[in-house]
Amino acid sequence: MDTLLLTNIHKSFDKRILLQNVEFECKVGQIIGVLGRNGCGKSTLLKMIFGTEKADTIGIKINSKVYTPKEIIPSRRIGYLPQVTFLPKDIMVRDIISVFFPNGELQDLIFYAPKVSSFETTKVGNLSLGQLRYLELLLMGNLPHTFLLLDEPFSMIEPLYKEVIKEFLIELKNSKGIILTDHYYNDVLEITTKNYVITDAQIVPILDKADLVFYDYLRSYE
Ligand SMILES: Nc1ncnc2c1ncn2[C@@H]1O[C@H](COP(=O)(O)OP(=O)(O)OP(=O)(O)O)[C@@H](O)[C@H]1O
Repeated sequence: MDTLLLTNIHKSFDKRILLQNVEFECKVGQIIGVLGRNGCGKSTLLKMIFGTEKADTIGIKINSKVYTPKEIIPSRRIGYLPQVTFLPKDIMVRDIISVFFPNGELQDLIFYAPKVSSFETTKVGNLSLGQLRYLELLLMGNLPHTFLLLDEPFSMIEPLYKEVIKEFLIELKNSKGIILTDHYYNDVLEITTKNYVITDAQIVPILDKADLVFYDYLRSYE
């Protein structure tokens, strides 16, 4: 089973230590949730792993192979879904699918995915937020990358598409390892296999919502 091992991650801005000695791993078959209060460094962590934000130090290993952050994008081993959409607005969904996947069989995987037929002739700019996020995830999830970093896949998404996205991610973990971060902790905890919270610049494993209260992310829960 492919394993992404992240070690010795440090990041500071000016005098503020954002992340210190962060270490965790993600295997194919796992969905790892990273929770934490606004500004604790979740997005920065994902960007440092992807190589688009400079870390003070970071160790990245996939199985026995060591990668520098600069090697991550060209290696196509790790994909990254940013918080803000990356698709051009003026293009029709079916055209963007063929841009991503010139191969007909791969195209079909997307065209026949649940719900896609209901918006394939819509322009990207006219999609609902849920349709757009789902499309982005379908495109990324069908690329060959073994690991995916997802920054807020549930934020602002209508309930119907949240469910479709969760089903897709649960299926996807059969072939990939996924690290995701979001404030919609109920949705995160529903699909993750392991969870962490970032607190005081450290990453700490958590088991349940009681731990989230303990680490001051939640005040209370039902
Ligand atoms: N280039 C930078 N220079 C200085 N500070 C920065 C820089 N980039 C990010 N920060 C700060 O680092 C902190 C972490 O930001 P980040 O976006 O990673 O947090 P987050 O946990 O993803 O927050 P949210 O939950 O609000 O998305 C924030 O306080 C942010 O202002």
